[in-house]
Amino acid sequence: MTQAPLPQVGRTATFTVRAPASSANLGPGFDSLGLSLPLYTTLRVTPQASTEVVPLGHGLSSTPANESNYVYQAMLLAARRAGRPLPPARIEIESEVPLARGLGSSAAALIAGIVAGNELLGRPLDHAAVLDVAAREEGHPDNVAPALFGGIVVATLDKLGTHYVRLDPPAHLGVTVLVPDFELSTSKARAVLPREYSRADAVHALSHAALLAAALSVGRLDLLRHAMQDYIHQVWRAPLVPGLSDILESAHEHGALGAALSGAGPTVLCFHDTRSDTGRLHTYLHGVMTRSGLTGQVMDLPIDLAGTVVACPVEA
Ligand SMILES: Nc1ncnc2c1ncn2[C@@H]1O[C@H](COP(=O)(O)OP(=O)(O)O)[C@@H](O)[C@H]1O
Ligand SMILES: N[C@@H](CCOP(=O)(O)O)C(=O)O
Repeated sequence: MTQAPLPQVGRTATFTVRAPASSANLGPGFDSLGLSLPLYTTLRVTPQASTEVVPLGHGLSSTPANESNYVYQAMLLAARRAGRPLPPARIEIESEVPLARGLGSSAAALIAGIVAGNELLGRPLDHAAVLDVAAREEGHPDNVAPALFGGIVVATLDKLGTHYVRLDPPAHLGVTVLVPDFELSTSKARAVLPREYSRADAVHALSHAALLAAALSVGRLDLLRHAMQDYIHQVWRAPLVPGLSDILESAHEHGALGAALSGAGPTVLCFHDTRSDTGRLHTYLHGVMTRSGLTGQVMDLPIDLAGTVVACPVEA
């Protein structure tokens, strides 16, 4: 995370907060592994005498232009953790992150809001506290941690707090996402999961998540396909995401290093080697969409390294 220098008593002039999208789980790392992607939610915050919440652009037309907005509620969380009232401000919100697609739009809004609230208050919360407030609110740290720190993050949340390790992505690791044109709320996609798992499923999940984290940390791209196997969530969510089973089974035959449902879906993530052409993978993913009766976008993206960035526009 990058922060512009702070005046002594919080911010009195306009500042911006930019938080990235994220892809959580990466297969078996359910609720614990995620990476940051360069699509951004940006807040422009101007301290003034009263509060105004202004969502901008078509993508946010369904979000409220008042204090019930999730971004403003996130700002209040920072104030509550700091034990201080939130100073009033005009908050303009823009987002490139499509809502309810499994790309962490809610995590980007949450992190951006908490960081903006913290700035208005004079930064009483350190990075660990910002992460902890966000992880507790979201209920899992796998989107909010990469949204805050960038890169690839392995994180845990329990009653002792939120703990994490941030990894720089291995060389030559690129991401291709298939983003369908339909929404799937995270709460709906969590509701289909079983409450209990067998010991065999637990051992499968923890061994593959551990292998995946180790492979990502030492750059063993050859292990990704095997390590990304998962029976904790994808199999249950597959009926909600047409084409997912096909991609999990066959994407490696079309140039993917591994594939997973992105977060709770419906976006699907494939890893690719940035030294190879992804044309074959794109053709395959478009074919899956056509066969599944879907429309959507296929995009190659690098992994975002910066995480959340606070800046002061020159004119401020
Ligand atoms: N920039 C934003 N401003 C306000 N609310 C937002 C914003 N981004 C996301 N949200 C809220 O989060 C919801 C989507 O969250 P969720 O179902 O968890 O999906 P996602 O996978 O995109 O995080 C939206 O319907 C909206 O209520
Ligand atoms: N681990 C969570 C991740 C949800 O991510 P989102 O981007 O869909 O909000 C889950 O799988 O439910």
